[in-house]
Amino acid sequence: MPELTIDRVTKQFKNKIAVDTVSLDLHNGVYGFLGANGAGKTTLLRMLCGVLKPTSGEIRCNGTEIRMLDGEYRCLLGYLPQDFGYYPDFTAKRYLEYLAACKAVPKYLAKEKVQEMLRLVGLEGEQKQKIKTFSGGMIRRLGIAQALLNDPEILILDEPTSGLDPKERIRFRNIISALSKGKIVILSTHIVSDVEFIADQILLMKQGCIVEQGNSREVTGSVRGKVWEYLAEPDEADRMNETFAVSNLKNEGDKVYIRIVSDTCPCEGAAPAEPGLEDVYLYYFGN
Ligand SMILES: Nc1ncnc2c1ncn2[C@@H]1O[C@H](COP(=O)(O)OP(=O)(O)OP(=O)(O)O)[C@@H](O)[C@H]1O
Repeated sequence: MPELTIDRVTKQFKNKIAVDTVSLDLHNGVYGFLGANGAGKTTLLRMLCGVLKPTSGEIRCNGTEIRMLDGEYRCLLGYLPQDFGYYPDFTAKRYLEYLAACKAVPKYLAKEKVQEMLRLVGLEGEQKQKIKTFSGGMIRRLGIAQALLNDPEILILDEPTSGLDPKERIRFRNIISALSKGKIVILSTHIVSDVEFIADQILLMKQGCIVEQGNSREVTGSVRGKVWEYLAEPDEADRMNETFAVSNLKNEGDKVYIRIVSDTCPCEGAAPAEPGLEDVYLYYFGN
């Protein structure tokens, strides 16, 4: 079972610090990096894959720096980048067989492995279709299949659900849950529900730093006492919406139910509410 250590890793592009002194130990399980655009998630994931070199700090796999392990580390790794390359005129089957050869999957295993992956991501029936006829969701599933061809023990998925509809998103979550046993799965997203149900550890990333981490309950607990509910008059609700971070607003009869994330009680009559991960997101990334 691999162990990944991120040891005070920083990445600087000219005068922009994209990842700022991040340290983490990753074992077996699903790690969900949640953050707004530009938080540094992709940069960190690219360093974990070894395609980008840290400006300072080290990433180690079982105690050895990943650059020293080189090919040995790549054999452990499956990677789905944000935009993965494919040949639109290939069929799904041919594309996966081609990639299996690129990843040096032994020939006698490759055909069977490709069929196993097609089954896993629910594309068995479409394997003879050209990829250019696929929907966005089917293409993302094909991307997951290619990342898994070499039985990776470390699976890195960069925004794997971008562009998926809710049904495809649920399907994706189920695939990840099914295959996560005995692996380190690292995924990045800015969609709360992607990590809420499947990540064992949620890591909130902001301006290159991990600002909060823990399981869903622990991360949600970090904003306990900072979420408020209030039934407001419509014009009062408009004013509050401009002043506070509002995570929900809905009409209830002639009043407006308003849910606010704030360090202090926003107004007389507001009652503390049980926080959810959406509230956490708004608390850290609302601005
Ligand atoms: N090659 C690069 N050269 C210069 N700046 C870069 C480069 N790559 C990333 N950055 C900057 O580093 C910061 C972090 O970017 P990164 O793509 O890692 O964030 P992200 O959290 O993955 O966001 P997104 O969800 O939009 O991909 C951003 O400000 C980005 O503009």
